[in-house]
Amino acid sequence: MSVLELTNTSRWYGNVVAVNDVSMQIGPGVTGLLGPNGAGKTTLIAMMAGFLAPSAGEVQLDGQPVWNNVSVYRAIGLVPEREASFGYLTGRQFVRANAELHKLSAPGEATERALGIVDLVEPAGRLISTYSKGMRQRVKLAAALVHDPGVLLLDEPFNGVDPRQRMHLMDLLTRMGAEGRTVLFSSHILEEVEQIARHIEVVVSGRHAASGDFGAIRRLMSDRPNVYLIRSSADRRLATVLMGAESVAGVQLDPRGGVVVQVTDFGEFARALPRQAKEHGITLREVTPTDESLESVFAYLVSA
Ligand SMILES: Nc1ncnc2c1ncn2[C@@H]1O[C@H](COP(=O)(O)OP(=O)(O)OP(=O)(O)O)[C@@H](O)[C@H]1O
Repeated sequence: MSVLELTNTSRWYGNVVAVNDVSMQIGPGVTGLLGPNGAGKTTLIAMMAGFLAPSAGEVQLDGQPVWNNVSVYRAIGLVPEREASFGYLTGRQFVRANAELHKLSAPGEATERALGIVDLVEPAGRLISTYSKGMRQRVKLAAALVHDPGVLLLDEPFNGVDPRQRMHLMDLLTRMGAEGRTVLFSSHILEEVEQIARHIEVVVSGRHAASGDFGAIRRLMSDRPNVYLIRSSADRRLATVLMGAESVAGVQLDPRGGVVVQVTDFGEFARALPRQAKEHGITLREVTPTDESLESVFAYLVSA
């Protein structure tokens, strides 16, 4: 059982603070590292993998510092976001090269075992340059698994991968977690993280913004005030009606037409809106969220 522990970890590049005083513990099972682009996920993963020294604080695996510690590297497998520039190698050669880098006693066997796990035995003799995006992710995963590490770190593994291959990869990660490995993958998509992560860590602007199971994170995100634009057959009358609703914090008429409503309790609002519109003989034409971008959701989490 492997536990990664970050204690007041920071990393800066010149004046840019990429990771700011982050403390968290990652245990066995699948954890999702969720955050918008530029949040510091790649930097965090590089520090967890021992590829990058923290500027302050520490990253430990089972009580041992990760940085500059060869014995700890043996327990960690990393699937980087960047495409391996080894298109001229076959899948088998690429995985085998990693087995040899780890100085495994039976590199051939380890290579076949890892290719088997990711279901790439049959195309392993082909050049990586002929692989689909999903296959390239899987061959990187095989290379990261070749030394049978207890910890597996993956940076945006589902980016650009088609839905069928994504399911396949998700099943693989779920299996790795169920086997007792400590699996952490980064993503900027909540729905993706929810599907397989037992636990979610949220980072925004280099800071640790939230932590919990997907129910807790989902609640945090949906409890925030939401803004909707509503178009109806009688906007002014609708605005007056909504002013009295308990789930509404503010109402404004949009000069371009429609009513802009600030909602505090979405569930209650969703029940009240059609009922009240009907009571007052108003036809609803459109209800659109206006600030549903992930950036605004994350910004809310940070200020919470
Ligand atoms: N080598 C570097 N030199 C200078 N700044 C860097 C370097 N690497 C990352 N940064 C900056 O650090 C911040 C965090 O970057 P990082 O790549 O860790 O975020 P991320 O969450 O992985 O984002 P993305 O998903 O876009 O890769 C960004 O502002 C980025 O521009």
